[in-house]
Amino acid sequence: MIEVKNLKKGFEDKLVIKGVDATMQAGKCNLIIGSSGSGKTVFMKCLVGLFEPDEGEILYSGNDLVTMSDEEKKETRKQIGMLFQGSALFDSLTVEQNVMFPLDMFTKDSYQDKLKRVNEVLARVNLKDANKKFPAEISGGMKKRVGIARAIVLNPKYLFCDEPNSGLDPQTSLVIDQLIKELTTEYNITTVINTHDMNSVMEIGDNIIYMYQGHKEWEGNNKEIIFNKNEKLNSFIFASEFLKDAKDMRMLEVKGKIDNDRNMDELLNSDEDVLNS
Ligand SMILES: Nc1ncnc2c1ncn2[C@@H]1O[C@H](COP(=O)(O)OP(=O)(O)OP(=O)(O)O)[C@@H](O)[C@H]1O
Repeated sequence: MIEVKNLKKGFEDKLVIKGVDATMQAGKCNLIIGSSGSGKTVFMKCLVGLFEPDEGEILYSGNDLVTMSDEEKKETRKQIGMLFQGSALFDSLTVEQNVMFPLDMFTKDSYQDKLKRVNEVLARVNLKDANKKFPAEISGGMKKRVGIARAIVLNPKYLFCDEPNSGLDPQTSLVIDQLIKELTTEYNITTVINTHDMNSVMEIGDNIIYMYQGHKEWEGNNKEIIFNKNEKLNSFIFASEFLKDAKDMRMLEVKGKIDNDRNMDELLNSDEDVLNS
């Protein structure tokens, strides 16, 4: 679990994160959403220690990252896995070497032990035959899976994913989302995901934090977001007519109002206030 208390971060005279309180739960996918410039990246960079906050606490299992010693920070960082936007693989290294990299950096294990662990995680992300391939030889979805394998190879307690679906088609995005969700539950990882992908929000959003101009404007899960009454959040997530209709359909479905014999358009356009009845 990561607890964030009154986090503030600014640049020169501009406050970007304006006193955020949030709890990232273990074994859950904690999603950070919000429009461009709302502060998601700065918030995440504070959480992983890439930016030092101006004020506030970031408690990793009760231990404040901001005030801990360099030695404690190093230990905490070892427990953090990162999946970067665009996967960030080393082009000159094979898949196997890319995944082995954190083991080379942080362990003194024998080559055989490291290879065993690499093969375990590659099998876990369904990439059994890709060891000797170079990043240029594999698809975007496979690169993401290599990125995930590398992020979990040290058995992290915390996993940070920056836009894990960027550049992927909707079907591959779904596979990657499900993989992240499964690993999160299986290994009880506190997973924090910065995303613009509404599909991910609905599929894997156990805990969703909506940022608006540096504040936490709303927090809830993927069921609650459908029924939320926050105007700012609704104009953000249901920006298109299509999504608004999809929301109405979903609400009807959840409310058990869908009757196969009734025409959906008729139902949505009728004077009957079905959504609020
Ligand atoms: N290193 C920096 N120096 C100065 N200002 C910065 C720095 N990093 C971010 N900002 C400012 O902080 C604000 C929030 O930026 P941030 O990148 O966190 O937004 P975001 O929500 O992640 O946007 P996007 O969805 O486009 O990635 C922006 O106004 C940005 O210009």
